[in-house]
Amino acid sequence: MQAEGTRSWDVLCLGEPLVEFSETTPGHYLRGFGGDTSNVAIAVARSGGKAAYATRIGNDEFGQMFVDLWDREGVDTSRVIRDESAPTGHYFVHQTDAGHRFSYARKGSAASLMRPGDLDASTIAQARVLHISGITCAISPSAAALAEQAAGLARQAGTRLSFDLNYRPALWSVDQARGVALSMLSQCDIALPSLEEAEMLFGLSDPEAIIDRVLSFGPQVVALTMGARGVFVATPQARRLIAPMSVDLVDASGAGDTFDGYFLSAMTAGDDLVEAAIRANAAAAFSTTRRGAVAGIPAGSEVEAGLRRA
Ligand SMILES: Nc1ncnc2c1ncn2[C@@H]1O[C@H](COP(=O)(O)OP(=O)(O)OP(=O)(O)O)[C@@H](O)[C@H]1O
Ligand SMILES: O=C(O)C(=O)C[C@H](O)[C@H](O)CO
Repeated sequence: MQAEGTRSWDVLCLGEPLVEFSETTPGHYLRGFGGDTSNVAIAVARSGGKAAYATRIGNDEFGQMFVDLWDREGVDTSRVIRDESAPTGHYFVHQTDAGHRFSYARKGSAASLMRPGDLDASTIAQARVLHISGITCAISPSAAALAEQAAGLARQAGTRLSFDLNYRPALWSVDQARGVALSMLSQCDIALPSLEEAEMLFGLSDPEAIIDRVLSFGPQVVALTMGARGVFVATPQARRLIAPMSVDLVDASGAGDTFDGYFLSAMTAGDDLVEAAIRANAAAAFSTTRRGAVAGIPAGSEVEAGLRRA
């Protein structure tokens, strides 16, 4: 097993990056970047941690934009495969009275061609944490098989597995998602469910009861994100509700990813659970004050300044 001190990255994320077109005024879109696991990698890097990303992207302009973005952000791209046979995906995001809504153009994307073997044991052993989402598993059977293989390799390598379901109804049914979620919850060390997803999976709405249920699958750390109600963090020994920061909401897309990235980064830096959650809760709140998944992710210095003011 790789010694902790010799691991190259704090967090290795696996999934699909998507170019984002966010509607500003009717018919006008701002180009940005999204893709939940890529957002997490960028949040780790902005918070001061070492991040790497694993995916397939097309040999196209959108793929190149991502490589340039990750390079600018300091995210290691040595595990990004350029795939000649398919394009990089994109999506449109519209703000509605019920929150943000995604329309995807990702079917047959390069990332959906990810398959077992794309990540080997020695790559996974270089990371302290491997972060996978339900979206990684939903985009294709071969990507789901890779995620399952990577989770097994992480266990062997002593790399902690982090899982956020990020349920997206456009990608799969609740029953399909439940099967993957329950399997990943029983393998992961850090579970990052949202209140809405936990209600959908378990039919529970009381945060304490949800925490009990999620812990029963075996993770050592649970962070239940609750949108404008803040976050509930727990281990088998302790639990704490972190109140939300008060912010002027513009666009909540990517708030959960910002939380995940800041939380994982702080945990791997040795912060205790509550410190990590307070910092991540603040970062996620600040991310909602700007439009765009990646554009909203605050810099570490902004989070520190905000926490000092609070
Ligand atoms: N309106 C808000 N005010 C303050 N903090 C917020 C608000 N919305 C979100 N947050 C912060 O962001 C975190 C994540 O939000 P949420 O629970 O909506 O995540 P999510 O559903 O996983 O999001 P997504 O998958 O869309 O990125 C919350 O736990 C909280 O810390
Ligand atoms: O929904 C997806 O598949 C995305 O990854 C797009 C967004 O960036 C993501 O949902 C924000 O969490």
